[in-house]
Amino acid sequence: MTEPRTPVARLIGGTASLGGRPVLRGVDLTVRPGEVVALLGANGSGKSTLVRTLVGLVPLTGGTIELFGTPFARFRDWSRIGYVPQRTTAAAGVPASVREVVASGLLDGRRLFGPGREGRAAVDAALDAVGMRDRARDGIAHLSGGQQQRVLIARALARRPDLLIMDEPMAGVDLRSQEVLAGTLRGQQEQGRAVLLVLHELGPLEPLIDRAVVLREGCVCHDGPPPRAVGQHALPGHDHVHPHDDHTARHAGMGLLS
Ligand SMILES: Nc1ncnc2c1ncn2[C@@H]1O[C@H](COP(=O)(O)OP(=O)(O)OP(=O)(O)O)[C@@H](O)[C@H]1O
Repeated sequence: MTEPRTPVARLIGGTASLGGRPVLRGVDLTVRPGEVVALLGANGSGKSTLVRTLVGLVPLTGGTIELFGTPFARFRDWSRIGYVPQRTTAAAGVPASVREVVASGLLDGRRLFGPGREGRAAVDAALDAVGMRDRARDGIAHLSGGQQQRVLIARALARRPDLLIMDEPMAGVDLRSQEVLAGTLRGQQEQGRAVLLVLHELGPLEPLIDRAVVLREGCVCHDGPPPRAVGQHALPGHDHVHPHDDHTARHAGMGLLS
């Protein structure tokens, strides 16, 4: 077996609480270079909280995080990570153009790459990747929800992240936006970059997913091949998972199956 490369993100024994209530209860998660990992689980199982701990928005109460092999407290290279939060209507009313929103993804805490040529090229490439170049001058508030989502993905892509984290990017987006998203994942994969995706169901992204981690009540209940949802179990919010048949026997005693 080949020596595994340094993980881009590694959480060991992660615990976190919100409002005094434990939400993550000893979570292990590893994402390696070039991997597309789906984080699945029912509403409230802790998926968003987990990715928010990785980008420093929720503090851990226990456990450790390493990013690109560096302990979280010493990690400074945030330009290597792109984060697309769960969609909100927050973009509405923000008086910024599509181009400005995408360019803000190049802010690294100290300086903006732009308005230099390199920065502009990165913004153009990101807008092309999500099919929004022709809307660059429009106000973000004048876009549909799915289009705003594509702009936020472009914002994260502009920094050419080695790890792209997206929280439910498929929620309420149309077919065209789903295709854009699938193309984004493919592009990241081809460049050997990693993606961590919070999803309710794999849906059309299934062929692109290398591994699925399923949370149940703040604990990992599956980490392996993407589970296959069948029939009514494919309905959003259904928290039963069905590993591929060849893994069924192995996991049958682990409380995975409904
Ligand atoms: N700000 C908060 N204060 C207190 N509790 C919170 C807060 N945010 C989330 N929670 C609780 O933490 C738990 C996990 O929430 P989280 O958003 O991580 O779940 P999720 O798996 O992403 O859910 P969903 O699929 O609905 O987005 C839930 O029980 C939720 O009610």
